[in-house]
Amino acid sequence: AAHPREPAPITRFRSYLKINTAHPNPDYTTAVKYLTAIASTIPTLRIKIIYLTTLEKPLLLLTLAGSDPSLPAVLFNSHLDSVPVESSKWLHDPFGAHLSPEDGKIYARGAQDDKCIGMQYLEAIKELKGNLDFSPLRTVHVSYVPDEEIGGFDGMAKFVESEEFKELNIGFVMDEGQASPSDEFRVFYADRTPWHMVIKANGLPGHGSRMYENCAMENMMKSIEVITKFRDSQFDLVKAGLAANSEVISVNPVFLKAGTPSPTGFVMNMQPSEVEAGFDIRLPPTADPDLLMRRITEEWAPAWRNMTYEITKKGVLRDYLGRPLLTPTNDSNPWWSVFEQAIAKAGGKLTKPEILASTTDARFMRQRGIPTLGFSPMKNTPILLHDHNEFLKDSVYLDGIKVYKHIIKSLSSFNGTSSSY
Ligand code: MET
Ligand SMILES: [Zn+2]
Ligand SMILES: [Zn+2]
Repeated sequence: AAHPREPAPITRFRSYLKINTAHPNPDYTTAVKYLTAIASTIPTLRIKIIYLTTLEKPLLLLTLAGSDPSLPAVLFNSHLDSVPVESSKWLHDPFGAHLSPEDGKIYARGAQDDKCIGMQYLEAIKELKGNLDFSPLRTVHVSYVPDEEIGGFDGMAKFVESEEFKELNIGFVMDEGQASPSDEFRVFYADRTPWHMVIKANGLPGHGSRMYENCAMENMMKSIEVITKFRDSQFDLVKAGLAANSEVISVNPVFLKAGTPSPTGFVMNMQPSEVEAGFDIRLPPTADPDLLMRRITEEWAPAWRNMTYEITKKGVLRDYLGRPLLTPTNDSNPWWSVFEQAIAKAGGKLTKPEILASTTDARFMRQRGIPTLGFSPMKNTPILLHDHNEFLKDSVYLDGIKVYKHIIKSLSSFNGTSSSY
């Protein structure tokens, strides 16, 4: 049961966190039901559930109509799903939303990524409608989308292609950002683009005692050496302070697969004829994709070394006009100034706008030329997305609601022109 003095927004946040929407079996239905129940307590808020694929993957769209529907609308987006957990490595049940009484930390998968913002949008609108009889000039939409963590293909990617989305006439989007360990908020104007690369080495099988050329492991080890050298070259730029983490190409091994299993582990005296390795690659918006492809075909997985590769490109680098996927954070983008001023009004400070090291659904909006900022109001908070013991402090969460009240008010009452950037 809730502590008698636990603020209602904290109880509601914890309830949302207790709904297990982690892959591979996210319970979207319960999450959408829960959000809908809260939304239905807010006067005039329209509720729509959109099925882009199956009934198991709903998208929830909440709408607060503006007084001038001819003006482009503002969209606040978050995703319903989370990445999986290794429960045994957590201090508390990742779906228990444990609230630590001594420091106010709420432990849960999704506490930072990104159920916090989803509920904060809703709480901010609830408070604006409740106390101030708020009526925005521009229409405000809030979306809760499925499948962000697995690429967004049955989620935001489909949504932005739909007639429904086009009819919303979205002029500006706020999506998730990342926690800030300092006392200043972080804001993101671009994401990196993910490529999933699996390389495969083939070679001659043989007795575990033999030394011979062209075994699969040897071919793979050579590739790993070359890839490691490239990885070091990028990492060195970061270590030397010449580039941020998110400004270089990262290539990190995520799985290795080889060998013949036996009841006690692996057969030890056989050299395998096939080896596979998977890599998470992230390209900043300025990267040259052709150059990287050349590296892969000529050095990382060359056919002459009996290597093959498969690359799944989970995003593009250019928008529909051929521009890099960046949202300007200067006077050329009037939404930027409105956002900046809203943060100042909320008493907050911003660090220099950054590229996000990871990837969000924002790329699908930027691809369509819609200016989109990544922002999650979590300052003085360690970055714990996808990590064990993900938590958010109750005080930080509540402060974030206040910040969004300013942002929603400012953006929805912006009466300037915003046709393009
Ligand atoms: C593969 S699409 C992005 C999924 C997730 N948000 C990530 O950055 O890893
Ligand atoms: Zn994530
Ligand atoms: Zn996320």
